[in-house]
Amino acid sequence: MITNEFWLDRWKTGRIGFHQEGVNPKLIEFWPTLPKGSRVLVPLCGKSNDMIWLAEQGYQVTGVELSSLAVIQFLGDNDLTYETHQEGELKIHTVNGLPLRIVEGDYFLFNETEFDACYDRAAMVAMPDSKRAEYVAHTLERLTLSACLLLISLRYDGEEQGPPFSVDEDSISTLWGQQIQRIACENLAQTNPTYKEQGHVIFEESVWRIQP
Ligand SMILES: C[S@@+](CC[C@H](N)C(=O)[O-])C[C@H]1O[C@@H](n2cnc3c(N)ncnc32)[C@H](O)[C@@H]1O
Repeated sequence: MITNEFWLDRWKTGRIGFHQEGVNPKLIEFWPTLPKGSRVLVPLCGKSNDMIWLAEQGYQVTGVELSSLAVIQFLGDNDLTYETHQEGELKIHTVNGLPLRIVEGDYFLFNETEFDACYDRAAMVAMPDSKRAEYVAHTLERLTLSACLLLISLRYDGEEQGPPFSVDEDSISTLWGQQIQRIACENLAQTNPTYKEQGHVIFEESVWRIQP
């Protein structure tokens, strides 16, 4: 069962293979140009450097992450100073010198709205089947009607031992709505031997976008 304790334990024991050192190349390639100061939501953000890139583009970035360890590592690794205040059950860490906040706590308790855009890498696919629809609905509720979304999803063959979970194309449009479009797709099993060694013929990473 994928519970909050599962994730807290992954961070405690350093099993964070999902973390990438650099900025995700798909983010740089496909992120739409939005007005400076647009509010960008990064759900289940881990300690992703993608948030630094987004903040450096001049967006007001809000990441939401359950694990205090992830938050401390993110702020420490990037040499960031910050101020913290409590809002209900959530801790808000506001970074000095960059338009960036990290909200520490359960995403499902995060109720801010009116975000202009959302970046989802390894967030939807971290959600088990039973929680995925709730995750997407909760995310859509956080966004304005004309918000943009950039989503990186995975679909693979063979036995499912998520996270990450495999999500097929049909359920992506069912969950996110008809506006979502696939803009890129790469079978990592063809380009990266690790996936082949794990027995996959298909390990497809797709980039999806909502851009009203
Ligand atoms: C697969 S990782 C992806 C992290 C990040 N998006 C990245 O690309 O590196 C999923 C993250 O979601 C966090 N998480 C899981 N459930 C959560 C929840 N209910 N609220 C907030 N964060 C959560 C986990 O602690 C973990 O850091």
